[in-house]
Amino acid sequence: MNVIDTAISDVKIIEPRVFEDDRGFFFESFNQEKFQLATGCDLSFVQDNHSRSDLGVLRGLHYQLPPMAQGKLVRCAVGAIFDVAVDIRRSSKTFGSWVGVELSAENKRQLWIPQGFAHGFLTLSEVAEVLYKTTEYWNSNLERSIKWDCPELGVGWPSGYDIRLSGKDASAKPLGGQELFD
Ligand SMILES: Cc1cn([C@H]2C[C@H](O)[C@@H](COP(=O)(O)OP(=O)(O)O[C@H]3O[C@H](C)C(=O)[C@H](O)[C@H]3O)O2)c(=O)[nH]c1=O
Repeated sequence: MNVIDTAISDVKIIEPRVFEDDRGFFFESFNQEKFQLATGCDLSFVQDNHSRSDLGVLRGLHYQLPPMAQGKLVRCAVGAIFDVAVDIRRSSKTFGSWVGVELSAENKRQLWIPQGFAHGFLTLSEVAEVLYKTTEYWNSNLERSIKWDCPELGVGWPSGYDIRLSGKDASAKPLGGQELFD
């Protein structure tokens, strides 16, 4: 497993060791001990999510407030996405900063997004299937959204896509005035 730092110190790119042979490939998509050693995070995951999106679908930017804030370990098993993590911890020196990484079935990269971040992704392929583990259960009462193209954040989403949003995401508000993290 290879861990790559990003512009935000707590957000990490993880590259699993892939074993290829004449049958295809094998890799450990998750190993608790290796994850903890690689990230220094002594935590466990309680939920696995799986979503399928068509080209141009953008899901996000979403987060859950404490006490149900979620850390997420994200990967793309079919197609490709541009995966984004936004630091919404007011006390962080990188508050308001974002990281964007292409995750794909091809590169098998994963993105570790700790609690205190908003998460979203843009679907870059005809179809993308995204699998991610969360450190807390879903709680709709504590779920919040930030507008995907919030001018205060200036996320550099790839251009040239016909963006498709859920009603919830289309009506999301910008960062200012939202309940965030201390
Ligand atoms: C998140 C979630 C949703 N649901 C139900 C609620 C809705 O009836 C349906 C679709 O939910 P939603 O439209 O919120 O799904 P996404 O837009 O993919 O939301 C997710 O997308 C971004 C990128 C995230 O990081 C979050 O995990 C999550 O907010 O699944 C559940 O039953 N359990 C869950 O954990």
